[in-house]
Amino acid sequence: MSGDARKTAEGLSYLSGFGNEHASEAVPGALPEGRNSPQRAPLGLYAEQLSGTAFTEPRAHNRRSWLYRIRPSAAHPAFTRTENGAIRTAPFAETVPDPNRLRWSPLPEPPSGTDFLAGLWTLGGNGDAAQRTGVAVHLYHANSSMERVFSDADGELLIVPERGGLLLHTEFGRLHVEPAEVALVPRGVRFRVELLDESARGYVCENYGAPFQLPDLGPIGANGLANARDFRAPAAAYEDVEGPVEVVNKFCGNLWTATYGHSPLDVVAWHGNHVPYVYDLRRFNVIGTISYDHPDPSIFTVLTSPSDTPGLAGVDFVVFAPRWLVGEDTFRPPYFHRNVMSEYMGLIEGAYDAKAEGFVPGGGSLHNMMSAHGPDRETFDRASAAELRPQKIDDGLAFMFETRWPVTLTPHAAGADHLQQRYDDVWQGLERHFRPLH
Ligand SMILES: O=C(O)Cc1cc(O)ccc1O
Ligand SMILES: [Fe+2]
Repeated sequence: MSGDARKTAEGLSYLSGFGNEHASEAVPGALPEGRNSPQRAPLGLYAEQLSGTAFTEPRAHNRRSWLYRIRPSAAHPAFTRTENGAIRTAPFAETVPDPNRLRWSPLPEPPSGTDFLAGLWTLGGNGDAAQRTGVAVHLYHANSSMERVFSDADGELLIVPERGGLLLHTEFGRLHVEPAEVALVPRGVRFRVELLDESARGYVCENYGAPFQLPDLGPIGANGLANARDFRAPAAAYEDVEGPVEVVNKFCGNLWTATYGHSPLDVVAWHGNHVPYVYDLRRFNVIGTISYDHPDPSIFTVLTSPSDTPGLAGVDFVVFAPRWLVGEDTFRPPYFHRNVMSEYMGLIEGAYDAKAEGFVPGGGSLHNMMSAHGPDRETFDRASAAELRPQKIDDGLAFMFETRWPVTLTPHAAGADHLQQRYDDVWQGLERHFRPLH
């Protein structure tokens, strides 16, 4: 089964570039030429626009796509409420915001038959989905492919696999994503997740705010960090399936279901810039000091969701990728700090240079607004004494969702058995070394 799926994944083709005005047709002649909405769309298809930003937003931020499909999306029965499972949505008000440093071990094994949607488990978040501000942090652990189709009206989904390959069947075509890659499904785009391995685990940033974009590069220049050409959108591919298909829609925090008489992944051609994509984090062009001091981690930003205040992100997606450390007379791991932003960190593989142990792949930590954190005692002692030769960090891949507002936990995250009880201890025993000169 997984062998067949892997073969399928290999045959995929992609369109490269971030934010491009892409165009793709699975059947020649399916895309109309010279206009979006001809009197009769080619090949008997229905034309439909899907917007990701208001029609009137500045051109540089405007996102929309035109889809040419077998049936219009409007042809569906009424949605009715269904179970939300462990998915929660902002505003998060079920627990009191917690100033403590918190760390979780990986999610426990789910019951067999758990698909990606049933395996989603919300850790917490901020803002308000109905106001289109803030984020939710989710984890997932699944062991079954989705038969149903899902779409999220509340936000875009940045999927960060930690274990197990995924084949995302989307309205725009198919995307293959493996650990060390990330996939983004825009707001409202329907998709289902096929597992390429026995089980799959990872993280999801649900961004209610402005769509993720590449950060400005300022004095870095015209190239660097995540290069636009390394983002890949799917080539058009469609399902021509008549028969009952369950479609689940997340809307203002609740899941709603309807049984369609056909697959809604029936888009034969499309064009536009509101598209799903994948990005390989190993392509990230890491920039850091070549003289002294540890730069702020904003230098590792892959994608940013801007807010209405310049430079203040609703959320940044940041990656700590393999890199050389060469700083002279420098404490090289992350420094001690208290940050106005709130930091959720996860680990995709290996280890992270600020933590000697306890921060493991599939686990995560939350350092909320102004909480004091940084290297654990063992890391501090080691880095303070290390001989400062050029050193390659190539044993891990960590990431951070860094957000402008504190993250409030769901009750199940605050009370989880896999919440580590003695995380504070990693900073115990940091001895006083102060010796006044006289
Ligand atoms: O480990 C962290 O806390 C993330 C982080 C990394 C870094 O290099 C500098 C600041 C920071 O918050
Ligand atoms: Fe931090």
